[in-house]
Amino acid sequence: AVSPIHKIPTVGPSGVITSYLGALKALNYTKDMVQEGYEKYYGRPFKFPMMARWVVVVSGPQLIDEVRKASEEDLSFDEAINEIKYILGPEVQEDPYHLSTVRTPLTRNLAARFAEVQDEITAAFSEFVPATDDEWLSLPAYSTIVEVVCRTSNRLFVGLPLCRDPEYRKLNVNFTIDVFKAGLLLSQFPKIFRPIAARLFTNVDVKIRHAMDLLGPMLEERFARDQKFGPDDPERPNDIVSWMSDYAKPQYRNVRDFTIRILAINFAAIHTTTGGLTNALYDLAIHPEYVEPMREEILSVIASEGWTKAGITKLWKVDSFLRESQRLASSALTLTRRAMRDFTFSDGTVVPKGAYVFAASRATHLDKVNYPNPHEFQGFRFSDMRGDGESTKHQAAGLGLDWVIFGGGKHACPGRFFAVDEMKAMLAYVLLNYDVKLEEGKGRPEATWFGGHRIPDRKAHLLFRKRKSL
Ligand code: HEM
Repeated sequence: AVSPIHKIPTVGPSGVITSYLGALKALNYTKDMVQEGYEKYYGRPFKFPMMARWVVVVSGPQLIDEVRKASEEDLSFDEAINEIKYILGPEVQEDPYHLSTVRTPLTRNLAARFAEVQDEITAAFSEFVPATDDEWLSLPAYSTIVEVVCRTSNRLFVGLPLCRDPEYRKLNVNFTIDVFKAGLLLSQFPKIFRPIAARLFTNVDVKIRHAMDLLGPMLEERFARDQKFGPDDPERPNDIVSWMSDYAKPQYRNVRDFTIRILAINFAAIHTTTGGLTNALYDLAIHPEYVEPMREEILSVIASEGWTKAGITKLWKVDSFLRESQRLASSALTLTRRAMRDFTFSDGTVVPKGAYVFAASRATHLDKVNYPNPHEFQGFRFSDMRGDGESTKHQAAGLGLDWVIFGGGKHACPGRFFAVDEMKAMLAYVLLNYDVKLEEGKGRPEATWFGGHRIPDRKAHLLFRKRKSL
């Protein structure tokens, strides 16, 4: 029988799937192919070749809703990224208690831990952006911000002193890239060879053991402490180790498993947040007219709330600026899923078992139906809408059929509230403490694309000058 995949319309160079090299080349055009499919087949699934396989893309609220609501037995997130289980071990998917930890106690404790997060932002910027008020300091934007984000996020995750340990930081900054490379490599092997290929050809196990050496003493001490005083100990630290201990079954309460979960959370957190903030700073540098209104908002909120989580929540303009920056810097695809059995969309399209399914992200965020003048940067687009009586809507950390930066449904990013609060606190810190500009004569740095992934320019510099009047 003919596979139902052939009934789905195709975009991109035809016949390319037959040639591996052709499909690899198509990696450069992913965003353009998705855009083309979006315009031609809006509201209907279409397909294009990626890495020598077909991927199906959906657009429009109806189909995006069907993807986000589909069960794991129909469209699976875990299977779509199943290389992870060969890299980090099957436990992370079999019992993903670390996700519950991020979703619930981590998010709930943001207010209680905010002062420390803020303290780390101050300390990290002082170290990594030591600008003075008489000269511009030129720094590579991405690699500077990634240090600030890694330290700040880990102040919340594992606390002092580990969050400042250069070895621990370097390991976590690089781990995402190690896993990404390993995943790409493993996806080229048939399933049965993946476990052995993971051991033979990737360095991930070495990295895990290194991380166990770094985290081990702290984790051992905490396990012992829990044994002795129990979970109601009033002195028990309020951090990810305690939260994971509350969620993990006994067989997972050991150094190796906790280390892998902490690495996995860092994997999901660091480069995503760094990309978001780097883009926002590029946008700030090319749209200086937003600086003063945001400074005013921040100063007035701090005057009434101080540097608190409640204050951060009130920064509507900063929130809006970040969302607008992320909207224009979206990757091509989101809602990564794989069909576990033939799956039928409401328009009758059948996606065969094994096919990959995505939702168009960038094209959705650049559709004038969703966002008038979609290519224009309007930093206060969302705060203005909230001002019109929709005060709880249009926030950067929200989810929606027209706002899929954090995915959707059961797998929607559990770290999104922290990610947005952290980016807001950092952007506010930069606004109050520095002036920022791009290198003379250069426009907004161009992103590079890897398949559907948009990667901010990693070499571009930003110039910082300490503000005088505070
Ligand atoms: C701007 C920053 C971030 C962006 C854009 C982002 C985006 C995403 C997206 C698109 C997904 C997949 C959702 C889906 O397919 O439905 C995801 C999953 C995830 N994110 Fe984030 N994320 C960010 C920051 C963070 C942070 C700071 C953390 C941790 C504190 C985190 C933890 C996770 C985890 C653990 C998952 C996997 C969820 C699962 O397996 O069900 N993310 N994120």
